[in-house]
Amino acid sequence: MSVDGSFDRRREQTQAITAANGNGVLVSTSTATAMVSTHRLKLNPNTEHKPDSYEDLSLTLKFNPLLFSCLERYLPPSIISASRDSKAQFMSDILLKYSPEGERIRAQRHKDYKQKIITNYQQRHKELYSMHATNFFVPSFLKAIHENTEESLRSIMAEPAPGIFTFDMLQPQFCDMLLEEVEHIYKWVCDTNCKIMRPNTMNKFGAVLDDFGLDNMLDKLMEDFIRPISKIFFPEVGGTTLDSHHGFVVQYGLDKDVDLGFHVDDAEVTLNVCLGTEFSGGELFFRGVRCEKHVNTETQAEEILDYSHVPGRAVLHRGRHRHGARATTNGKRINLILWCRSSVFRELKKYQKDFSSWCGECQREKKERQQLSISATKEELLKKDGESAS
Ligand SMILES: O=C(O)CCC(=O)C(=O)O
Ligand SMILES: [Fe+2]
Repeated sequence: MSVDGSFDRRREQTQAITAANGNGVLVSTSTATAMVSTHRLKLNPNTEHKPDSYEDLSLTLKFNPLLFSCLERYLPPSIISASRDSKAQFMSDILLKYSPEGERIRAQRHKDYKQKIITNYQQRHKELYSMHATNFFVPSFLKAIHENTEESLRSIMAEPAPGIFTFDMLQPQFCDMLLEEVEHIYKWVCDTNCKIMRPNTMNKFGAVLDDFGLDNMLDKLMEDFIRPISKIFFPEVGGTTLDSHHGFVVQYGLDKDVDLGFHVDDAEVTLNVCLGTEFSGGELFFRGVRCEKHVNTETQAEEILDYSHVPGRAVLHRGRHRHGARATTNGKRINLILWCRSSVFRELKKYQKDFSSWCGECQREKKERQQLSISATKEELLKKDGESAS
């Protein structure tokens, strides 16, 4: 654990998280969503701009043509003077994002996209596509999962900072096989000129494994392995009820993404396992767990952790644990990431305001309130004592 708490560094990272929120990484689980979330209207209209009419497109547009003419004045400068078709496309993407119909269309598009891949992509290692626990995981991990007690799980884990667990998980042969499969995916993408959806808006490289047919295996990984652990270590963020996932690989190197900005994941619990290969740098840095309201608050010294990846070794943390990855300065680093989600937790969260069971800042505020209340009570008692003595 490195304690490097300079205020400037903390502030720099706090600013970075604002940017990450701004570009939609918190909610981007597919490039379809991510692409739309980068489309922005301007806050103030350009009143001098004369909008086009879209009436003649009423049969092809999915929304009222008048809406397009009204929205035009809010288009960013780079789009406002583009062709009418480009403007219509840009505005349709934004409108679709906010309509139930848009949600349905996006889901259908994603289904078609995935179907196209599944039909055409030839798997390299078929054995990866269903769960073969004894071939995938190291014996110590299997034993602890099998025993399924806090004691057995703790015996294979390190907790270098509260709420960050690391443990040996994947067999080297499994890592190699998955790395080869990923290479095979990239080659296929390149050979077929297929435009693939990236895992989220923060990555220019990387691939969504679910889209390539690994979703069933990764679902099993979540249900039979990550959920039992999360049930014990993260019950307050829905660890017991994890019911969906987003599984992908991220790839870093000098000719790839180099680092990853400060962010929180769109997940209740995140599994991050290094697959290889050889690299220097690429440390994960953690800066405390925060709810939405407190995501940009200052880091406390005890929340600072830098972690160096080791192939085969997993890091498990709450999705709301603020983190990022430092530059990979040499070689190539590929990690398997599983964002695990709980729909029950997300539904319940809508009705809550106090997240002191997991948010570091809610906890701090609560303690402060309790201390104030204790001091006030003490003062009151002293006053009463004084009054009765006189
Ligand atoms: O590069 C890493 O190890 C971190 C990746 C990560 O945080 C993410 O993809 O959400
Ligand atoms: Fe992350």
